[in-house]
Amino acid sequence: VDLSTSIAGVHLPNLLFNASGVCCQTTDDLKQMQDSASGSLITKSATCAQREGNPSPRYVPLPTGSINSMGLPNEGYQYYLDYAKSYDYSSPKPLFISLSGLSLAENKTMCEAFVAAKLPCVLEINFSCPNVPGKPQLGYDMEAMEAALNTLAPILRQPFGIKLPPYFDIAHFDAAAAIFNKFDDLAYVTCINSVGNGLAIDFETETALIKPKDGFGGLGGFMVLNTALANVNAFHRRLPTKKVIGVGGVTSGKEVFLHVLAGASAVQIGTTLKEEGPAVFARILKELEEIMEKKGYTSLEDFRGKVKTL
Ligand SMILES: C=Cc1c(C(=O)O)[nH]c(=O)[nH]c1=O
Repeated sequence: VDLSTSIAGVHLPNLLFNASGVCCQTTDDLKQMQDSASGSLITKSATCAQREGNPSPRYVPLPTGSINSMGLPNEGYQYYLDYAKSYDYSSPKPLFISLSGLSLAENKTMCEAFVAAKLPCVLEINFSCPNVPGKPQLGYDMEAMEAALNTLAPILRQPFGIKLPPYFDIAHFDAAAAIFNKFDDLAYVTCINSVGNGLAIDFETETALIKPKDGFGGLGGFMVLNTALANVNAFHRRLPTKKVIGVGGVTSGKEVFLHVLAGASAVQIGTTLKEEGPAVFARILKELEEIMEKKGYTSLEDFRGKVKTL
């Protein structure tokens, strides 16, 4: 079976890679991704300056997923620019770079620096970090999101992507898609980032599980699968000239299959990668192949976006 795919002008030998934030902050993390069976890799969202992030505990696995309030810890964008400059682009795995400036000015600075370097990596702007105290998510402010795209698209002038928060209202899918369809270079959207500001509480100690923000943090893992599938399918239906990367709730080949059925061109793994390690890619690729063989599919195109309705 053929599990390859293409997005933003790059070819992925298979559709799986890491969710930004997991196994991708340092060059050691990224080497693990390079050595894994993934089809690609994306870096931890970068800010202009290096950041320690929030106090720990700031990530906790839960029975049905995870909660995190990392607070955008990263090595600063020059670190990832250096990595992108030294990346071996003859590798079968294309490189994606995630940028999450704390302001439009920061995103502008980082985009200008990457564009000036003229590298074949794909740039993705994160509009959806839920864990920086005092910073609302750009993805929930339609005017600010359009203004950001009006500033950044003319700088990028190459296929790029954006990382979106989950939306929960059809009117928001409609409004967001209307904005995205104005930008031809916006090649794809990645849905979803964590479900913002959940609260995990320990029953015995009656205490929040993570330290930052009174225990409020982004939810991920199996519990967000159905919200992720809805966002993938909503934007697949509304963005006919763009692609969707699906992320959220993948624990096995079955959820990857569902993401592709919903319309995903590639699928990322976050919580399950964090808990299982990079061996997860080989396991899940094998599970997906078995599912496709059982169902009689030989390529992702055979079923991408073909979820039926009643
Ligand atoms: C970039 C910051 C993010 C973070 C974080 O660093 O806290 N956690 C998420 O679940 N999603 C993000 O986008």
